[in-house]
Order: sequence, then structure tokens, then C-alpha cells
Amino acid sequence: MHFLEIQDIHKKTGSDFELLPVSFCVEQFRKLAIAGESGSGKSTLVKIIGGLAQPDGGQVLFEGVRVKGPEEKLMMATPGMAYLSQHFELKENYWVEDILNYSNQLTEASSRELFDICRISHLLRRKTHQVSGGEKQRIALARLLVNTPRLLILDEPYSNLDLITKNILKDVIRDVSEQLKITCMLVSHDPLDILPWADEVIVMKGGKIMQQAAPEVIYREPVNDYVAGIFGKYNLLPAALVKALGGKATAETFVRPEQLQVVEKGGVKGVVKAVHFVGYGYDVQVQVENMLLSVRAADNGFKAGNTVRVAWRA
Ligand SMILES: Nc1ncnc2c1ncn2[C@@H]1O[C@H](COP(=O)(O)OP(=O)(O)OP(=O)(O)O)[C@@H](O)[C@H]1O
Repeated sequence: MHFLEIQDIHKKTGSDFELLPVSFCVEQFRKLAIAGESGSGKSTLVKIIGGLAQPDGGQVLFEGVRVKGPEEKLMMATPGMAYLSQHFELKENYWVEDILNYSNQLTEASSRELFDICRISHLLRRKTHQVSGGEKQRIALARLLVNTPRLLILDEPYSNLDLITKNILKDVIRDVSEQLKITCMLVSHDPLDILPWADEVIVMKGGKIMQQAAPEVIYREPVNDYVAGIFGKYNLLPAALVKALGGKATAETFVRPEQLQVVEKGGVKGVVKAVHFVGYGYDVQVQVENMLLSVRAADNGFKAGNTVRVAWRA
């Protein structure tokens, strides 16, 4: 028996979108990320998994038991699962502590540990209108976790958060999955949220799974330009050019900018067209034959018009 089994679930929403039959399994304690462009069906999929949307067909088995949709049950919640959406609600003007204690099944020591993990221990004696948006979100998460779910579904938890607040929540989510041993499913379209966190990634497009693989495989061996583009800049190079650059390929290959470098000798000659600062280095656009290559450089020793050599980074 798998921890979670999605069997051919499908759903038509509105007039022009259909989640096509989707099947996959998730094992306990794995971290699964669901990526894809806006409107690709990520939320529709995780809402069905969480029992918050009714599929037109197929079924979800959670620990071997079929998950009921909203048309089949009175309570929205699915026992053992928690769903945090970007549109979470936290009632105004309540003590944070009271919100958390309501339905709390944990011992005092476990509650303290959970509130520490969620970085909210210092907020317990405040009212819900006296905390920031990021703090509210961590309180909403803790409120779900006091019910000791075994599966946590996080639907775009990082949207609308500044980078500092987002990084705190990222640490919280990592600690929740690793220290509290909760299986997590995360919906996001940001590669920086997904690649360092996930054990496995599913990429959706137009209601279909485009690729399902480990982050390294998704990033280095995307099945098509859509998957490649979701995870950052890429060059799609013919095998002959990859070989001339010093790499290995038998067919057209997706090559990330950091797989290429500007060198003194060897490689292939090209002309710099533009240089952009990207924080962790420079993105140097080099015209090689009829292709514009994106090449990563550590420092900015280039100007548009320079003739340079591009080679495979060893
Ligand atoms: N209740 C609904 N009624 C009609 N159409 C819907 C409904 N919910 C979603 N849709 C449509 O289904 C498609 C998929 O939506 P969904 O929210 O699953 O995508 P998503 O990948 O999660 O997008 P985003 O990243 O923007 O949240 C979209 O075209 C959306 O407009």
C-alpha cells in the first residue's frame, strides 16, 4: 500500500480547462513539489487530493482509504490531512493562543515544540490583528498542525511574501517536514522554492503532468522547453555545437548558462551582445554562429561587441 495514491483523477472546471486523468503515488515522508505555469491545474489537483474539490472521476487513496470529496461529506476537512492555501483565514481580534488551543490535541511540551518550529512562540499573547501577514500565515500553519496531520498540503504558501518573511516560512516548512515527520506537498511556480526542498517534482501544463522526477533530473534533463523554462534560463543546442563546446551529446540538448563559460582558449568563437548582472554573477549573451547563448560568468570583464570564446564548463 502506498501512503498516497492518485488514480486517474480528472475534472472539468469552467468551459476551457480540464484536469486530464492524473495518476501518481507519494510515499510517506517524501517532499513532493507541484510546479507549472498559472492555470496549469496545480490547485485543482491538490484540492481534489485534499478532499476540497470533487473529481469527475478517478480516486485518491490516503493510507489505503478513499478520500471523499465535498459532495460526499459534511465536514470539509479530511482526517489526517491539512491544507494551507494562500487564501487562509484567521479570525480577527482573537488571542493567538486561544486560536491555537482550540482543537489542540498535543501535550504542552509538544505544543511548545510546534510553536517554536513555527517561530510563533513570541506571538501567543497577541491578538490576531496585532501580527503581520507572514506571522499570520505561520499561526495558520500551526493551527493546522495542532491536529497532528500526516499529510500537509501547501498551496502557494509563499505568494505575496517578501524575501525575508518567505525565508523564515521556508525554514519553518523544512523543519515541519523533517522534525515533525509530516509528509508535505507544496505547490509553487518558483524554482528557488522547489529545487532545494523537494525530493520529487511534478510539472503540470494544461491539466497534464509534463514530467515527474527528482529536482536534479527536472533541472538538467527537462523533457521539453516548457519544463526547462519553468526552472530558469536555458540554451537549446544542437549536438554538434555541444561537442564543439567540449560537451557530450547525441541529440539536441538543454544546456543551462552555468554549464558554459567564457575561456581564453578552445571552445567556440562568438561575439558578446549583452551583459546582465544577475546577483550570483553575470549573464553574458554571446552570439555563436546563428545562436544567442546565455553564459554564466563570475565577474564582469565583458562588453557588448567583444569577441570571446565559449566552452563547456568542466
Ligand atoms: N471553480 C472554478 N470554476 C471555473 N474554472 C475554474 C475554477 N477553478 C479553477 N478554474 C480554472 O481552471 C484552470 C486551472 O486552475 P488552477 O487554479 O488549478 O491552476 P493553477 O495552476 O493552480 O494556477 P495558479 O498558479 O494561477 O494558482 C484555470 O484556467 C482556472 O481559471
